[in-house]
Amino acid sequence: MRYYTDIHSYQGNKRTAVTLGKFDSLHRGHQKLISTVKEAAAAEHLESVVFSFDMKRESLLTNEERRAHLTDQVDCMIQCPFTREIREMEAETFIKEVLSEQLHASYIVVGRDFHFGHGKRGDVHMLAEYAEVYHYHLEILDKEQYADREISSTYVREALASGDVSLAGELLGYPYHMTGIVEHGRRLGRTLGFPTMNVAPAERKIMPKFGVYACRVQIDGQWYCGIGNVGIKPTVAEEPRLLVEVFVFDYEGNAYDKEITVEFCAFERPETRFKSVEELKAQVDRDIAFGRQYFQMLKMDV
Ligand SMILES: Cc1cc2nc3c(=O)[nH]c(=O)nc-3n(C[C@H](O)[C@H](O)[C@H](O)COP(=O)(O)O)c2cc1C
Ligand SMILES: Nc1ncnc2c1ncn2[C@@H]1O[C@H](COP(=O)(O)OP(=O)(O)OP(=O)(O)O)[C@@H](O)[C@H]1O
Repeated sequence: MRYYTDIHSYQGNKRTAVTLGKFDSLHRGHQKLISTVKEAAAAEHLESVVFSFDMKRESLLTNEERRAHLTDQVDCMIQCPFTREIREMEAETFIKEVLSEQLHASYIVVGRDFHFGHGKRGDVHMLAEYAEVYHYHLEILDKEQYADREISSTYVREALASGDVSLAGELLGYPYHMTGIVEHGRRLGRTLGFPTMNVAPAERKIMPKFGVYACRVQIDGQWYCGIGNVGIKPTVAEEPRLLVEVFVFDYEGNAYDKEITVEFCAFERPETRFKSVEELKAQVDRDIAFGRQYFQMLKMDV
């Protein structure tokens, strides 16, 4: 996949099938758009392109994660910073200069509510109006729904904010996850009987509500089950710092400085400030039992 972080550096003379939007989460609705682009590109010998607006704010996928998700799926991805130039560009100019002249779009796929251009004046009606002028086919897709509500990145954010990682996974079509390097902690967990892998989320990566989750963890390409805490560990922390801490079941190796991925599978309870470390330890023992039982129920290795 060719990858650009700016529309001006895009290079390509082939005609393209393009889908556009923020694509913050690559949820099931986004995946439908991307499949449609891929099918059109294959059928009409076009280059498949995902054009995403990089809003430079807290997000569900980091730019690296979004790129990794799409790398084997489309020919080209543009993560276009939502600069003043883009924000203030008239919608008609965007169609002419970006979609037609730059991208050579001959197949455009968007959701029914897609808006673009200065003041969000551009919409599917405007795109349809210019289809003949600029020689492209416009495909407008209905919004994928879940539980009588349209799937959106906003819906996923709300699910995560309430700790409902199971719902987030249903909306996304994949488990919500984070990746980071295992840091050296104070090794208190080890003395309490539950050594943990401590990982700081990437800057601006949205975390689920502070609490305890059954997790799957990928280390050196291998998947393990575990139980993890998202939060600031108020019982023991000297200064609050957001971390994901996972006790990985049946892992014997040394994971310090390794990059691991943590998938959030099920919420157990909110993070709590305990009166003593003994109370914390007793609760973590129950958390571990919850985690093991959860994965046993799913007949996954624990
Ligand atoms: C399953 C699990 C649940 C946890 N729950 C809490 C919690 O509710 N409150 C809290 O302050 N810390 C919680 N922690 C974090 C522990 O306080 C922390 O892992 C332990 O003190 C070790 O810290 P260290 O890695 O800095 O040595 C939890 C950790 C795990 C693995
Ligand atoms: N549920 C859906 N089904 C089909 N297409 C969708 C769905 N949600 C969004 N789209 C389309 O995907 C493209 C990218 O959407 P975008 O990421 O900008 O919005 P969103 O997912 O609704 O997120 P947010 O809640 O942040 O607005 C747009 O063309 C949009 O219309």
